[in-house]
Amino acid sequence: MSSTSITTEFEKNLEQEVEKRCQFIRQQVEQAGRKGIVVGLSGGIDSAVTAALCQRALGKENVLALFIGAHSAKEHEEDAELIAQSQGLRMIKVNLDSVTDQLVKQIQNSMVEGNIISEPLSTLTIGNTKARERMIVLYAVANQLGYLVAGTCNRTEIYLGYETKGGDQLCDFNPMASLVKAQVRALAAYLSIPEKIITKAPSADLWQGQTDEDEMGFTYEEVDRYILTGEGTDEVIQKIEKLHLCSDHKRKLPPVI
Ligand SMILES: Nc1ncnc2c1ncn2[C@@H]1O[C@H](COP(=O)(O)OP(=O)(O)OC[C@H]2O[C@@H]([n+]3cccc(C(=O)O)c3)[C@H](O)[C@@H]2O)[C@@H](O)[C@H]1O
Ligand SMILES: Nc1ncnc2c1ncn2[C@@H]1O[C@H](COP(=O)(O)OP(=O)(O)OP(=O)(O)O)[C@@H](O)[C@H]1O
Ligand SMILES: [Mg+2]
Repeated sequence: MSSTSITTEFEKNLEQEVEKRCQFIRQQVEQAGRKGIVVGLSGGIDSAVTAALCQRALGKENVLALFIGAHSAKEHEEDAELIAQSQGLRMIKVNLDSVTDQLVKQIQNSMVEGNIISEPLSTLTIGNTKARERMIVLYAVANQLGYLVAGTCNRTEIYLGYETKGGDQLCDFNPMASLVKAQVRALAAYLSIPEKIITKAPSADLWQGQTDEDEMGFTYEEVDRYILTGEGTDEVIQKIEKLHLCSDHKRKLPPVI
């Protein structure tokens, strides 16, 4: 079964799928008594679709997109600009290059001086720290403007726990959580997201050259098919279920006593 065929039914109802999500977004903002929405725009497809839905739901004057660079590739910044332009969205840029360097240095030095570690912080630790820095920026802007923070994680990422806890995972509402990646792609085309963004390799951009599929060890097509139909090779299913099990804590509130 191809990824096209697993989204055939979904693709018949794109207008309703968009309308349902726009209603949900309006309801969330109204119920919270907030004035608008901030969304982190990375130059990737998930945030592009999220921003496009928010714009349709509330109007462009009530949505603010932020490109938050933390040693990010210029290509992603240009793609975020392209998306903002194509959707008529306001976008500001926040550069965290030096903040990231400083933060990583302080954490690392304190841990080394305290004899807790002797090696530098890992690429993964630094990458997750960048994702959590972005969360701080989005919430600061939402605080200041009386807005909500839109979540962009899709169903595939949530199933795998492929998100940073307290980073891109943290949001006030999420209009993407029931969509697997192939469905996000279908919605993107319907919402006039530029083709370049739809066909771009998904990347968390937490370190240079990172792509989701390389890191996960299987393709989005494979994991989407497994989530929607239960089908897949034993090897792929094992890998997916391992990630799902290990990330159980990300889909729950923290245990308390
Ligand atoms: N069993 C458990 N019960 C409760 N808490 C548990 C736990 N195991 C770990 N933890 C906690 O969770 C932490 C690990 O979680 P976390 O900090 O998220 O880190 P982790 O899951 O190790 O890494 C995040 C993964 O998501 C990917 N990612 C991140 C951001 C964006 C995107 C993207 O697609 O754009 C992808 C990233 O490339 C990486 O593979 C641990 O340090 C610990 O504090
Ligand atoms: N440079 C950035 N500026 C603003 N927000 C960012 C940036 N990088 C990541 N984010 C936020 O983190 C989220 C998680 O990234 P993720 O890579 O899963 O989504 P994406 O980039 O929108 O799509 P794709 O998965 O196709 O790369 C993004 O959707 C976005 O909201
Ligand atoms: Mg990305």
